[in-house]
Amino acid sequence: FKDPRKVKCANLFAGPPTFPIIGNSLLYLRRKPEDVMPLIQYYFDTFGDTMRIWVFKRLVILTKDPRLFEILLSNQRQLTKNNLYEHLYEWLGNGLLISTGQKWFTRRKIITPTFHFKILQQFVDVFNQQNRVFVNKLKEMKSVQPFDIYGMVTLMSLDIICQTSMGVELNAQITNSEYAQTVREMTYVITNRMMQFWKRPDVIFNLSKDKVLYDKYLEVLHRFTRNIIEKRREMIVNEDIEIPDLDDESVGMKKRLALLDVLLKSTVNGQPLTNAEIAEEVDTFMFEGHDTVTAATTFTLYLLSQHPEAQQKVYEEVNKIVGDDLDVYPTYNQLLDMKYLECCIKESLRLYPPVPMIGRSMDEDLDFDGKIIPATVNVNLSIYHANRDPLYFDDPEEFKPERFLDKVLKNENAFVYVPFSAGQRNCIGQKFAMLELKSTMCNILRNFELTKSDVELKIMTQMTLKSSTGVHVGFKPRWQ
Ligand code: HEM
Repeated sequence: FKDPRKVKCANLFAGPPTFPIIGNSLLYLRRKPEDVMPLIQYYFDTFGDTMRIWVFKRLVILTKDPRLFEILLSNQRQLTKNNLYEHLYEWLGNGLLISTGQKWFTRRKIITPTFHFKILQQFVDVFNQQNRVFVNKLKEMKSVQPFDIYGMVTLMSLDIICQTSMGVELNAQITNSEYAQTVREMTYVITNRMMQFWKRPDVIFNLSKDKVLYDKYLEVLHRFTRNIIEKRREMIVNEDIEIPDLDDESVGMKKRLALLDVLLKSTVNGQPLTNAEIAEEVDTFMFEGHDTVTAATTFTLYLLSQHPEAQQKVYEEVNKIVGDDLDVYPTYNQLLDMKYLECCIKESLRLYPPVPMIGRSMDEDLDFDGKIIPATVNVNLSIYHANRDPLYFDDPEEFKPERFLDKVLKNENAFVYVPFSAGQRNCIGQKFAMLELKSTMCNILRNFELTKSDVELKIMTQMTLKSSTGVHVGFKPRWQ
């Protein structure tokens, strides 16, 4: 039975009509993945910016109201993730994305310095190296016909996160990667389980065909990350690699410092991290660090291919900054200077935020506009829908990078635009991601003009934002 207090509180929020016992559990039944975002938009238009949904006796508050984003994301005591993440637990463990309380706090403290700008500066060499492999592959293809770039970009993002954060060269762009393919299949199975409510309880899921696939995928994903850890341990011993301290003057100047090295070296209360603790962070960063960036890269390339004027402006900007010698690659400071490119990436993250929705479980009661959202209730914050609200963005469906040029956003509330979330649980990799995106766009655009495809995007959520039709872009060599 539903908790009577929650029913009383929920009744103050509008929401779709509920059925006895199951509530709104049929919401996504027989919906195609690409129908979900428009459906939620329809509900927001009908029931307001903050509405309620019942899934059996579980109350979910769904919001796109930046005022509620601000209250939740800036509250120091509101750290706990909700059931959106529960089916990721076996895969990613209790790593930084999912953990809460003291454990999260201690880990965040250990990991934060590995994203210091001194260390990011060193990663630019890796971005350039992997971008070069990507560009060379495109050159070898000798085709200007648009194609779905998702697979190729995934391999590049994977090579980059593995080499920078784990200190291991994967060469996935050359040899392909079972891990990349399996991530795609695993996110599909997990998303299906979330949408088909009857598959959510373990007793039912364990009897389904999906469970067989799930176990197979889990084994592949975990084997891959355990191998990476083993490989790095061996490298440290065999190549006599000295892991510098973070406050070592030479870190960033001469020595690279990988996140994995810091995990291998760290102690909590005098004890080193266990293998399982290290593995959950490696699983978390391998996934978060490549899947999100892949989405952002593909959508930005797509948008620039569809908007030749913006593309030309980016091309002129990067050429002015780096010059036209293609053997010369952008430096850290040059990437920081690419302001118009940054606006294009920000606008792409607005229209197609790679993490379209985040969730919290209320750690305590909250009074919002005179309505109580009780403790333990799940709140889902739709970044995707907030980003397309005409109240805060002129022509919200249009690609207009200039809106980020002079902070001309209509509303002063910083929480209207939070593709990397905000507050203490914001994205730890956001500066890394922005730098990687700039490097990739710069290196591709200097070599190729992006050409338009007629295949339209069909947006869907499969953990991160994707297009069910793929993301099609053409690459016309500039030297022909
Ligand atoms: C464009 C690329 C990216 C986007 C849009 C993005 C977005 C986000 C968002 C919205 C969150 C908050 C999730 C939540 O509250 O549940 C988050 C958290 C996180 N991101 Fe990213 N991310 C990106 C790239 C990266 C990269 C490159 C890394 C790693 C190198 C990374 C690692 C993480 C981690 C570990 C967390 C959890 C942080 C914590 O709770 O303390 N992300 N990201």
